[in-house]
Amino acid sequence: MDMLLNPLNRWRRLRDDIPVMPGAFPLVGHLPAIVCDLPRLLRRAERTLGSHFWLDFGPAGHLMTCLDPDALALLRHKEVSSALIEEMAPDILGGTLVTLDGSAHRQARDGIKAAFLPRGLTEAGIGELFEPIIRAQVKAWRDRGEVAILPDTRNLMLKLTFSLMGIPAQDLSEWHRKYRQLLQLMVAPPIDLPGMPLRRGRAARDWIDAQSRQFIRDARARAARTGLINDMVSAFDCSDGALSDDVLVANIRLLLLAGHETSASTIAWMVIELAQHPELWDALVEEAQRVGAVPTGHEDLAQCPVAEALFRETLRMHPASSLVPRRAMQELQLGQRRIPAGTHLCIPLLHFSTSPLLHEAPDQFRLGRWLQRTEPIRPVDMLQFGAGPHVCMGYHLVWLELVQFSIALALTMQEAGVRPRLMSGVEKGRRYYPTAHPSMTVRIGFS
Ligand code: HEM
Repeated sequence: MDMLLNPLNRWRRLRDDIPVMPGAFPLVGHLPAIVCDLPRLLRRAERTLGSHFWLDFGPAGHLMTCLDPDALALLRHKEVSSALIEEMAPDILGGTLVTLDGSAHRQARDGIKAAFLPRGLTEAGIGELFEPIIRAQVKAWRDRGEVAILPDTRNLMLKLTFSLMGIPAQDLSEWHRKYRQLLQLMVAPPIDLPGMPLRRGRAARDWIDAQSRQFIRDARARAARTGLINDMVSAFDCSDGALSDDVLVANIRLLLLAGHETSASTIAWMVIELAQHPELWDALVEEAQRVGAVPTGHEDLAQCPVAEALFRETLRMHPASSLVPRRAMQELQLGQRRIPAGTHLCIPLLHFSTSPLLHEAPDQFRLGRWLQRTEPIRPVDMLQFGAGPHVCMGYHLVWLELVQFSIALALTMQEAGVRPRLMSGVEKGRRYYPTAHPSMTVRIGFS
């Protein structure tokens, strides 16, 4: 087999009458193919097994994966639970709102969501806060002339996220260190010994949580700290029902995590696409010159339709969250199948985002599909952010930062008479799970 599948495991089996994809390895199941080659794995499974099949996620067990567009309705289904996410990543996502259901979820989300709506972002001056950081980063790229794009966009996103949180400048290097250790929890083997990633990652999580508790105390004491945490704490304290500070602490951790890798990957893909499509770069430069400055408020975004189309089309072609796990609480009808209660489900956003059933010529990077549309954006047009009660809270923030980034990039490079150019291949080294991203080694030149 040419994919990362186990050649010794070729037999077709059924679980609950649904075929299991052959090729799983002991312990890690299909994870090597899911991480490195998800689109081909899904296509092969669809061709050989049909629209419903089991994939083996190694330690997380088997998830029934459904390629029928009916699967998208699961995101809004009352009898479908997100608690499986906590079981799959207990150390990193435990207690966060992405793992909660029903009223517990609503209460936690209601307590903090206002800060992430356009009004909350505008009142907190997030656009003004981000603009100089983004400008400095793209100027540094222009001066360096060539960059490994993903490591640099990850750095940029970390700077933006920490500034959003109002983390004081003198603490940034310690936060960077702890944050990197926290991320290791995503891939840490389950060995809890001194010096191992699991032990270090848990210690980093406890450190970050302790800092967040201090932030919350400071915000309540009206200490002179700015940032979204202050706004979240006030909104949280005003919300109905008494939630413990543990909920707030866990969700500050979630916010640090949720926006970092996803946005960094999207910005990296955006630059790669611009480097591959000179005509798109020209259209973006024309728009940037017309608006003349990096927008800072949501009301300014309407003046940047090319940058907005670039944001939407990049996410459509390269959705950073490729798969969403859920659990069926009751027996469900899914496409042509009955799914027993308790089934672990995988909703492959990546598949739908690039499906010919939902998009014309889905493999082509076309800004026209957004620029020429006359109807408003529908939930299916932004399915890369999920849907239903758990739809991404960072949507308006990402929209703002990606438009700011693309206009800043176009203005800065145009002033210097340079444009992005792809200096290496892009197919090798892409990853699709847990977050999808281009290879760490893709290089972009500015000349
Ligand atoms: C391109 C960037 C992003 C993508 C593709 C993305 C994608 C997603 C998706 C697919 C979900 C739904 C998960 C589920 O249903 O289980 C989600 C949830 C969430 N996202 Fe994002 N996200 C992005 C950026 C951000 C940012 C910047 C933030 C905030 C700083 C953020 C905060 C959240 C939160 C808090 C949730 C959980 C919402 C809930 O459970 O109610 N995301 N995101």
